[in-house]
Amino acid sequence: MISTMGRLWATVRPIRVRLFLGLLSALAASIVALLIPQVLEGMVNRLDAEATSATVLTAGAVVLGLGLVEASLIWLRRIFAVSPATMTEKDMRVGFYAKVQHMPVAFHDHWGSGQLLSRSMTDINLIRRWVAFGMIMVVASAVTIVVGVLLLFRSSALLAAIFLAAAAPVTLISYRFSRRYHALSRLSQDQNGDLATTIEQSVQGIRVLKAFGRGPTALEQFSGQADDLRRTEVRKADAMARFDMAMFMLPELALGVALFVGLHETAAGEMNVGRLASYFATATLVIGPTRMLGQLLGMAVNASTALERHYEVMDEDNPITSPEPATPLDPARIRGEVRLQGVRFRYPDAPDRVRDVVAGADLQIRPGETMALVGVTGCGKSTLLQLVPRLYDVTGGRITIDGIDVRDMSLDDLRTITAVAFEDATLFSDSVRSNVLLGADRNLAPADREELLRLALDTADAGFAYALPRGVDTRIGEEGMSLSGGQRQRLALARAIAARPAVLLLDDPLSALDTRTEEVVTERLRRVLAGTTTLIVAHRTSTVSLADRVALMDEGRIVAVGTHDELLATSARYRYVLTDQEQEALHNRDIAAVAGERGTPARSWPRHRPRILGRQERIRPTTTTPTAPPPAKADPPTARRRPTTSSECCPLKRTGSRGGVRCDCSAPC
Ligand SMILES: Nc1ncnc2c1ncn2[C@@H]1O[C@H](COP(=O)(O)OP(=O)(O)OP(=O)(O)O)[C@@H](O)[C@H]1O
Repeated sequence: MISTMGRLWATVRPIRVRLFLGLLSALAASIVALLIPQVLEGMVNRLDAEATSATVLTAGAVVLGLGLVEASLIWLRRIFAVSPATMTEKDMRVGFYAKVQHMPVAFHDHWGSGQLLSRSMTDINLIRRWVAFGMIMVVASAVTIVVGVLLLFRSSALLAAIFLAAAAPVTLISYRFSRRYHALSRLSQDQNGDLATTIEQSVQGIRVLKAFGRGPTALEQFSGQADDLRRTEVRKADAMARFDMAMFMLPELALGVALFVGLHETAAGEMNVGRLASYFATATLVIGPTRMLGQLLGMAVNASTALERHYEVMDEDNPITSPEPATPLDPARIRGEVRLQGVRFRYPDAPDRVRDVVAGADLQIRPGETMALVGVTGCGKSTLLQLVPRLYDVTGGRITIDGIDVRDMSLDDLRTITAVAFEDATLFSDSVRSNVLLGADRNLAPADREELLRLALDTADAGFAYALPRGVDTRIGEEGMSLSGGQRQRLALARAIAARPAVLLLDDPLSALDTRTEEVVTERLRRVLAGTTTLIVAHRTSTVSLADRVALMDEGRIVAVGTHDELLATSARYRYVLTDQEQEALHNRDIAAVAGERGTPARSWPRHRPRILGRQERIRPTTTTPTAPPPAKADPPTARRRPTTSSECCPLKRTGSRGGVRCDCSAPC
């Protein structure tokens, strides 16, 4: 706790002078408060002998004046401390946000968003309250207690010793309390973060919860978590209540004994009444800070836990940074030749028994070429795509663009020459214009930006944006909720196009589009992509038809490269993968439509395998090619395949074969 507080002292360096002035004000206020009993003592001692109304009035005026001075000093303390503490709070929050922004995707895989939210809001708030109030008051209270006890000794050494006797158990109790409260405080703050994560996930997935009727289950789980937090808070309150009880009881006990002894001494003439009155007035003033020390200790524990949680995030290493020095390059002159050489990758949190997701992939994409990446689900296509802009770093081999290792480029350059559109289209709660032009060149003239926006929206068939209430200036609802899945995906695609990168990375960007829109977008993309090196993860033949060549990925490696027609003719595995993925895409689309996640209407499950068309065929639909033979591999992945009922197999069973392929209705279609 002490070392954590030491780090805080370094963090508040810019406001130390103001804090020091706040501390001086607080100390002065305490000293002024302690002077009041001394005035009281003088007045009481004169009451029987030389008391005049002038003496009483003067003493009253002095006490009133001291009270006013004390109030002013307390006001000054707030003025000096509160405003700079809010500056520290802001700086810490901005620093935290910058850190989280800067961290690689692997960091976000690991940290729950609710944890980050609670650390950036609740924890930093606790730290601010400690800086503005706790830190100053703990010093002021300690000084008040020390000076007060000295004054108690001045009144009566015996009575002061009685008061001090209560201090020994208080110290022991405080120590035990701080240890217990620290553990509970940490637990409660972590549970708060988990609760925030659950709320965030439920809000994000509200449609799925509703569509599958899982609301009550989610509520039950949430209620369990909330109850855990409640129990922790009760344990915290219980610990605090016991501590408070001791902090109230012991000084009161000491005062009770002191009163008994003090009255006895006064009656025996060994102590005058004024001293006794001053003793009790001072003791009352000392008891306040003594009790406050308990609350301050609780506050210190909460703040130190919050600081620990804050520094946990701030101390995380970022392995994906720009090299020093970076290889200089001119993004405008990049040709866009992408090479993967023996690329390997495994997720940092993957268990040892799991093999590398990318296990020695080699691929060359020529400048301006469109390469489709095809493979069974889970074979590592999206992962491979994310290695190019260094969303993750390769764990073996290298990726180059125009011969330069992407790890030798500055991140700014790399992310300027590459752009990504993910299947899961994330939009920000901002205007359509801002969303689409997020990665566009900021130096473009306004007219050129408008033209770029129009081109990008047109290519992605996102003209619907102009028909929104405020056109392209319409603010999209939270997470793009007010748009359909297909509309969101089209805007995300427009955003990638508007970045005008040398290397475009598209992760199945048309998956949420209906067939007609997909055809329109495919056609327009083909024109726009001419000259841009593109790597596109494709699950459907229609998307594959965009590509000049196709790379087939299997078990983390690129096992075949060629044109779509070449692979259809030569690779049984390729034919199998496409057939499998067409089925899967339709299945996923149906589920998504039922759950309301996509913009496409639910359609009935197809009763036969979709035909696989060559690129030529998509242009001239009259030509036909053979349909897919069964998978070449003995053990094709079936994990996410929809189980097939015999009735679904019937159309095939009736004909017995389709395009020369026998249908085995005992196995899933
Ligand atoms: N963030 C992550 N942390 C750990 N493992 C992950 C992570 N993302 C993906 N994986 C795992 O890596 C493997 C490859 O995933 P990836 O998303 O790259 O496959 P894919 O070929 O794109 O699949 P799909 O076609 O279904 O999109 C999967 O086994 C997946 O479980």
